[in-house]
Amino acid sequence: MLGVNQYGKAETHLVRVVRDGDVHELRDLLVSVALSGNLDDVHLRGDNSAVLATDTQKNTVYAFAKEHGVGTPEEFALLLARHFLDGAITRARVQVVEVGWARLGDHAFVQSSREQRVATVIASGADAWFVSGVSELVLLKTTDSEFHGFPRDRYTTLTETTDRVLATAVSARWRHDGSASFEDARGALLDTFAAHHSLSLQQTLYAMGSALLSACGSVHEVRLSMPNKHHFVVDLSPFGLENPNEVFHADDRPYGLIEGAVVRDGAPDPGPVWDPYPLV
Ligand SMILES: O=c1[nH]c(=O)c2[nH]c(=O)[nH]c2[nH]1
Repeated sequence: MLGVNQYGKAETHLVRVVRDGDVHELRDLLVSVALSGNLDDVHLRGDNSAVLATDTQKNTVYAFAKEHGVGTPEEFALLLARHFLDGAITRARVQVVEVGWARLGDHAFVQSSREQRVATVIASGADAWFVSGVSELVLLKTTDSEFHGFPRDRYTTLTETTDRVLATAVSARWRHDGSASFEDARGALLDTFAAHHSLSLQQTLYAMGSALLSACGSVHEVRLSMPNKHHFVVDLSPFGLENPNEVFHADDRPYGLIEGAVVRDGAPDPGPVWDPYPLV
């Protein structure tokens, strides 16, 4: 028999320009739609009468950007998700991934960061679930990071350190009731990474997640995925040079991958957000 299924247009790449004379605003979004409901007939009998074509979904994304503007990613996702709830479709999931462009002039921009803002909204009946987050938020600190006290066995070569470079590319997802301030949540992650004296990336992850929950009362849970982007001190002794933590080899792989969730006491069940809600 037919099991769970969903369908929709993924990664519609929408660029919206808002013009105020010569001064323009730019938004750059990838919008992914996933619809589910009573879709047995299309799968089992080839009856398309309940299938809103993914091509129509794409057109709706572009048309809504013109008619309503984009607003916050969460607002745009909710608007679209509610629109797609119709007839056989009982659940609509819309994910918006935004990259930021920094202004170079009145109508010129530079994409200065890989960072993405991510908003996922699921609408079903009158209910809505929100998961907001960031990906590729690249952070580095040049001190205030230690790693020691770990067990040693015959395969251990890592030296203990009380002063190392700590670097990561944060992916974070927090579930909330739709009212959490993105700026407050992101700010809590950044401030804590900068201020926290780290004994491990795991400890820093927990501190960042806890700070986000403290900063945003409506967030029930935050999930973090943080690669440890290793920076190794280069041995310059063959050249008669000392290297007191000044020259590093930044290795891209393999990397430690530190992942975890911080959950508020008494947080409600996550409902359907678990399904589109991977750790990474
Ligand atoms: O913060 C760290 N956590 C680890 O689990 C680990 N493992 C490792 O080799 N280096 C590090 N650093």
